[in-house]
Amino acid sequence: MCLDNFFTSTRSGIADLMGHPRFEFIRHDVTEPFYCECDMVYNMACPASPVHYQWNPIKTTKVSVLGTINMMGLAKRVKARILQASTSEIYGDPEVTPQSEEYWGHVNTIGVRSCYDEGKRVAETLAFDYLRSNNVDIRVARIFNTYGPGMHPYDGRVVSNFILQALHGEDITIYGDGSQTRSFGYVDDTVDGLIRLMNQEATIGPVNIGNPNEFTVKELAEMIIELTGSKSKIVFLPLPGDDPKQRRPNITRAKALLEWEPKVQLREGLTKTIHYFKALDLRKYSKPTMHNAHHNTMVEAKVRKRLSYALVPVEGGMCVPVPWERRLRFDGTVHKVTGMDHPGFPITFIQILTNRELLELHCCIRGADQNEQLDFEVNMSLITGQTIATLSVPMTTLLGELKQKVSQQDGTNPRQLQLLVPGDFAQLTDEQAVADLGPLESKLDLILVRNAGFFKSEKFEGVKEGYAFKLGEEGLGYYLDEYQKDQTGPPALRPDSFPKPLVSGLGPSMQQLAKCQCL
Ligand SMILES: O=c1ccn([C@@H]2O[C@H](COP(=O)(O)OP(=O)(O)O[C@H]3OC[C@@H](O)[C@H](O)[C@H]3O)[C@@H](O)[C@H]2O)c(=O)[nH]1
Repeated sequence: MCLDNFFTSTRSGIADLMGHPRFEFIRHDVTEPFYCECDMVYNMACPASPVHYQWNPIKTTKVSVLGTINMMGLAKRVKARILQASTSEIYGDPEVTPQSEEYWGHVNTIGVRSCYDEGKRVAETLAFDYLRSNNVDIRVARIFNTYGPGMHPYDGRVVSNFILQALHGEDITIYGDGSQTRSFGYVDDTVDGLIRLMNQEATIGPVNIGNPNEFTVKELAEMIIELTGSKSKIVFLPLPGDDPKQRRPNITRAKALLEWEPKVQLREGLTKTIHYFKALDLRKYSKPTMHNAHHNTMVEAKVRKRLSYALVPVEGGMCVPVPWERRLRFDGTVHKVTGMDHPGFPITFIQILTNRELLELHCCIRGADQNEQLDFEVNMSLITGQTIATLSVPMTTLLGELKQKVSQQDGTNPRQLQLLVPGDFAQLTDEQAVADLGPLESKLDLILVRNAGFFKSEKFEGVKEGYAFKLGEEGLGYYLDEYQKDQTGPPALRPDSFPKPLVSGLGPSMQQLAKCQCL
């Protein structure tokens, strides 16, 4: 019997088991109680990738605390043996290496990773208290970084990130200088270790399940580039908050008591994983979260500002910010733009109906609660038909500027500030725009910004909605058509999967949009 709420997984992960007569799937969230008859429980529930577990940190803690209570309660009622999946993260940013089970760890209780680290520590505590108080037959495994076929392509952890980046020729994003270490365990070895722990009487744990061969993140990146034959280059981004500097398991206990040690070393495991990712149809997957969790630190907020995005001019007189590598996708005609606000909740939806497909920009504005100096960020999900691509588009300076202006003018709550007043961006000087766009792509972006209301064209290339072909101040080309500005096009559609807005109609009018240079 398999329970999952599919928060970070997909049905395809269990597709091959679905028809099996002894396999049963139940969609369930472990934070709710569950009743069934069973002999053994593997409680593996919890998002494990930092970007996923930091997405909704309170829920993450609930999964480890309430989920473990519910599963321990189940094991207690039916007298089942229960294996609790713990993690190397309970050692925090360890001061000793390798980490043996006797080490109590070095964990920040109030950091961005604490929801996972502390949640899993409490889960261990609960397991041992259920043993002491109710004689529940527990096993506790501390799993170190696991990877391998079956991973979600948008898992967000380092192995899948690097492999996908390498396969697509994108920059390999190393956080920090890449000198931090991890010890990567191949999925088959991890599963074997867990099953052995469950099916033996010598120890209840905790037992480290991991591969003691330690690699720096930079070494990992280089190995993946080599194995994929990729031309990707490595870029360095700042380290997310509380990122452990070293991690390596001491597996003496597992060797002695479970007769277990990993068989698949990194090179072999990566080769199999690359093969798996190559064969995957990425169109069937979307990001479970926006992967913006790493922005939670001030350092991170400043870093992301430097990520490149393109302001892609779309017909209708405006630009849509899209990540650099996706800039060619958005060349449709914009018929209608609506913005919607959730009062008291810093989320805004901007909906753009194009002549090709619906693009929905799901903008999440994160402000600084305690420190107003922290910049704002905008994260966007673009939904195009079935495909959901999630983007993280930092527009910190633009929004910072805007925030200042608006609060000076009418004292509006800066949290409500978003792309609804795009006209203000036009007031930025070119230099400011360039400063915000980063050094590399700035030239082209600047051209895009400048050209938002005009497309140079030597000859008439057909009717372009919203534009008139003429000789004007900028030369021959397509200029914004003053007479077509009021056309709003067909009503925007809203996918059912999106939360319903509480208030609508806050979006910019076509007149406003026509004036603006970028969204
Ligand atoms: O794109 C990336 C992603 C990650 N990294 C770095 O690579 C290292 C590993 O990061 P991951 O996100 O894969 O995972 P972490 O080791 O931080 O956390 C993991 O630890 C063990 C498990 O229990 C969990 O799966 C998870 O919390 C970190 O130093 C991280 O900063 C990059 O350099 N680039």
